Amino acid sequence: MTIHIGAAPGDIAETVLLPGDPYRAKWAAETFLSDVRQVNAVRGMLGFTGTWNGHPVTIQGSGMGMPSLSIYVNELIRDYGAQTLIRIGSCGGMQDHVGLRDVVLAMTASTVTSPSSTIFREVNFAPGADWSLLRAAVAAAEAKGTRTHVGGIYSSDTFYDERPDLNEQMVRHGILAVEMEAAELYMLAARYGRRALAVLTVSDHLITGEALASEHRESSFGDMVEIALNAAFP
Ligand SMILES: Nc1nc2c(nc(Br)n2[C@@H]2O[C@H](CO)[C@@H](O)[C@H]2O)c(=O)[nH]1
Repeated sequence: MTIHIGAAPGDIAETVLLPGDPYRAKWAAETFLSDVRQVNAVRGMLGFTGTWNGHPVTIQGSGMGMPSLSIYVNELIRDYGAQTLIRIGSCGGMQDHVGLRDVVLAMTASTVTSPSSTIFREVNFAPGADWSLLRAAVAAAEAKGTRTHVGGIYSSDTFYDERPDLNEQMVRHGILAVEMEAAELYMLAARYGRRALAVLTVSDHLITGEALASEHRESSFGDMVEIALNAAFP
């Protein structure tokens, strides 16, 4: 076990799905995995391991924000040997053509800062998705007929934004959506030579002000989990 994850060695699969919300980890594990067992409850950040189509899979909550995700992903990689890490989460749409319940596959993830900024200092590192995962996720989304967008997203440090000018620049440069975790996931995967991807469902919209009704959140979240699993095991 580690400081923040109580799982025993061998309890964590090489493939890990990372929702921000631990209760979504529980729901996704119980909905999609077989032989599910809870492997973490430290600080209530639930994690579960089971199998999908015979493949071992762990679904571990990451918390909200890059600092929280950074803690879990560091320990999953360094202490448990995670090889493929896929964020499954929600995001806010930032383009007119990106609608509620659409799926966004993050090819890149821009930030103002990140927990890795201290390493990069003046370098503008470009956090990008693993190509094999991205390609498989596009194929899975197309096979499902899910409205999907592939492009850059913005990993913000704040939910209650005080910088409307930032959003304006992100929209101007074609950023599809905003969330708060993917960039650090991509930077850690690059640092440790692992595969990472963020598969996101649009649950609110910064331009229209719309938000997904709670009854639609679960079904759209399910499509995203299926796409992530099919991307991990094409
Ligand atoms: N900053 C930001 N984060 C968002 C937004 N919509 C969603 Br869903 N999120 C994500 O949802 C959580 C905040 O509700 C964070 O973990 C973000 O990744 C949004 O409009 N803005």
